[in-house]
Amino acid sequence: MVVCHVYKYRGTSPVTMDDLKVFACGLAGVAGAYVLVKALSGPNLDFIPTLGSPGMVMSYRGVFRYLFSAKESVRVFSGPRYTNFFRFIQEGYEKYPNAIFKVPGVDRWNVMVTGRILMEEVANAPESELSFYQSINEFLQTGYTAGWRIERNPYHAGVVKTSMTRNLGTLFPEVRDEIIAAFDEVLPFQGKEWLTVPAFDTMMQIVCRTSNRLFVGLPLCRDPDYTKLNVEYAMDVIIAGQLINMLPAFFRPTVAPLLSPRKRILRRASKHLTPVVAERFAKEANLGEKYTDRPNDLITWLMDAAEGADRTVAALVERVLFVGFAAIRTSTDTFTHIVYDLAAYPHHFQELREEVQSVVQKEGWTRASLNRMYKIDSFLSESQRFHGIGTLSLGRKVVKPEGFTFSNGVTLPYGTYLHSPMWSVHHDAEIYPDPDTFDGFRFSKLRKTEEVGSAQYQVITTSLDYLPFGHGRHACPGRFFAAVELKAMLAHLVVNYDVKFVNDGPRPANQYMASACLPDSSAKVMFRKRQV
Ligand code: HEM
Repeated sequence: MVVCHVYKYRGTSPVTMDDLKVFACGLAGVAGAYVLVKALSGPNLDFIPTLGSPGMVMSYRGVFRYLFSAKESVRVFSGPRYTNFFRFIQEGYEKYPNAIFKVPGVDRWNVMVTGRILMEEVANAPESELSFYQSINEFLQTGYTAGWRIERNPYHAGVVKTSMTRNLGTLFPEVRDEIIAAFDEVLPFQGKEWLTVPAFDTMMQIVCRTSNRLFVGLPLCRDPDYTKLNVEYAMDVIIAGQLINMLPAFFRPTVAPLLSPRKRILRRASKHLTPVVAERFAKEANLGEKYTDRPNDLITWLMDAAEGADRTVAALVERVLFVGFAAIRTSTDTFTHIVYDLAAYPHHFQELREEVQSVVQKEGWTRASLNRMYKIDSFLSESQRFHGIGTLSLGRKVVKPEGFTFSNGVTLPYGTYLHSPMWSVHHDAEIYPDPDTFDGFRFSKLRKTEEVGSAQYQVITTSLDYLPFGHGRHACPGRFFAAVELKAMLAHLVVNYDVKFVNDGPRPANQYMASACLPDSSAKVMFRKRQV
């Protein structure tokens, strides 16, 4: 028998593999029992058709199979249909059009709402009936992981939607300047050689710097430690949120702060941000009306909107970081997908280049000229349709005490978590002909005329058929900035570089984790200066 080099806590006898097995079984039993109790204490959803296995416990067996076979099934090449979770959702979408069905999650049911009528009702429901915030705050455990002030008052969403969007035209030269500087720095070419770089890390640098140019300005947006912590923060919040969610509610106040990255990240971020924010408060106090040269960036916009306890140096540091959380990882994943798509479908290159060159020749690099780049816009839309960075959209929790009743008469009880199956909508042949073919110009072809251009098919226009940014009351307020940033980066890339996979290999497989669809973060791509 194998004897481990570990000793039982009382002293003499070594711990054997059998002991460890017993311990592991005990731990698994406790965890299983907890998950089961949690699931059974949720709302009664027996009346909703189930995909997966029929009964709750059987369904959980399905979930465990999904988890344990994760290695083979989570990394797939040709779409999420091959993982159990996605297979259930896709089967449900085909079997229950314009209806409601459920699939098992790890510790609760995921209710799926399909069809335009019911989805519209979700998108437009008031926060007091279907809550976006309770759904997202429970998923992220925002209070513990990012701060209670953020959970209590998400005023930053309004700031992003109004002040940031209003300033995109004025600040475009800065965005463009940062894109050029970041590309030049992360792709240091010598001659005409191909340069091999890790795709995700490289795109992350570019996105992080460009976003932060607008959020905190120069020189902080270029600080390697600050950009690194922005990215780590996003991942840490998501992981800690999941761990905290697994704790029984009564344990959370004591254990959650130990799992949360909040204090650690704030300490690190404060070194960079506190002096910047504090200086602005000091100038405001000293100069009053005469403080006219305030920087035009996120910090200032937040200072203008914040009130009471939200208007302190510490509160603003926390808030700036949280906006970065919403912005940077989402845009990095999206841009990495785009780069993979450019390399995987290189026949788009020539037309994209011609479009950018022709528009820039006439109008230069401005926000308005970006709006004239229909093919660039379309390529971004198609990449988000084809992969997206998630497979579900419109996440909500029923918070109306008597439940939420749909127009088809179905009432979802208080406490139900629901979504719409975005991947299935985006791959529905009745909505998108030939949906499993990547056509980078799918959306530009749909825009009616070159002169007028239908707003309906622009990447920023959300609809029940196009959900990467959600839809309705809580549609992403940062999508206007994200579109400007991503389109400007894509346009810069196509006119200045060639890109391909190492050894001309295939597009690296996406990584499907729960409902996320992540681009492979370890793959490498090759760039070279465009050969004219
Ligand atoms: C490609 C990049 C992005 C994607 C795919 C994305 C996606 C989303 C989605 C799906 C939602 C939820 C919508 C719903 O459920 O109806 C959302 C919300 C949000 N996003 Fe984005 N987002 C992106 C970039 C950004 C950026 C750059 C910012 C900030 C500058 C931002 C700030 C926010 C905020 C603050 C919310 C919460 C909205 C609310 O409180 O009502 N996002 N985003």
